[in-house]
Amino acid sequence: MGRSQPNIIVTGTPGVGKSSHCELIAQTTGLKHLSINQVVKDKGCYDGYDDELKTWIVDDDKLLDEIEEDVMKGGYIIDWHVCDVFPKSWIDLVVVLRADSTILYDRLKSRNYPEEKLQENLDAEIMQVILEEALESYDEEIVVELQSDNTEEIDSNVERIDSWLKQWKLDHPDGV
Ligand SMILES: Nc1ncnc2c1ncn2[C@@H]1O[C@H](COP(=O)(O)OP(=O)(O)OP(=O)(O)O)[C@@H](O)[C@H]1O
Repeated sequence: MGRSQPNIIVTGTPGVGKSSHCELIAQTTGLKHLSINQVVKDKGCYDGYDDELKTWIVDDDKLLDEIEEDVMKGGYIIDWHVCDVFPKSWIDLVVVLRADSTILYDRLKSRNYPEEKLQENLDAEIMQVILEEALESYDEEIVVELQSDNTEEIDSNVERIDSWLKQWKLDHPDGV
């Protein structure tokens, strides 16, 4: 079965603004926001809970089984801090959001993250772990790095993604 609409991953370190972007992208484009954290919780796609890091230990196979039928139809914005588990054939664009480390620190601090988790996430952002994962997992041409330090950047990023989507539709009148 082909897709008449593309699938987009919006990824990045926790707190970079994935949900904020996805909500606005969904409103602007009509694509559907798929919050993977929500799916994991609602459908029980986990092996347990890491008490120290206060996070679910996700069962990737179960997660992929759960979303495959929908995502294969196209038109999804996949919102998750992990990007390297989705098959290449599902994905048309990977947006890696980035944030300045002092700004990210303040965002995570205001969420009352435990110090260890906060530091781990800040290190990951500084070391651009998720960008590297995206570049290792998908063709370089479909990976886009966008800055998310302020609300003006959210607006311009969403505009850019909307333009990309319009072009994708022109380039693929019969889908993929
Ligand atoms: N570009 C931005 N400008 C201003 N505030 C932002 C921006 N991006 C995120 N924020 C704020 O930072 C907080 C975290 O944003 P958001 O929940 O969208 O991040 P996230 O990447 O989805 O996080 P998580 O991976 O933990 O779900 C929110 O309070 C949001 O309003």
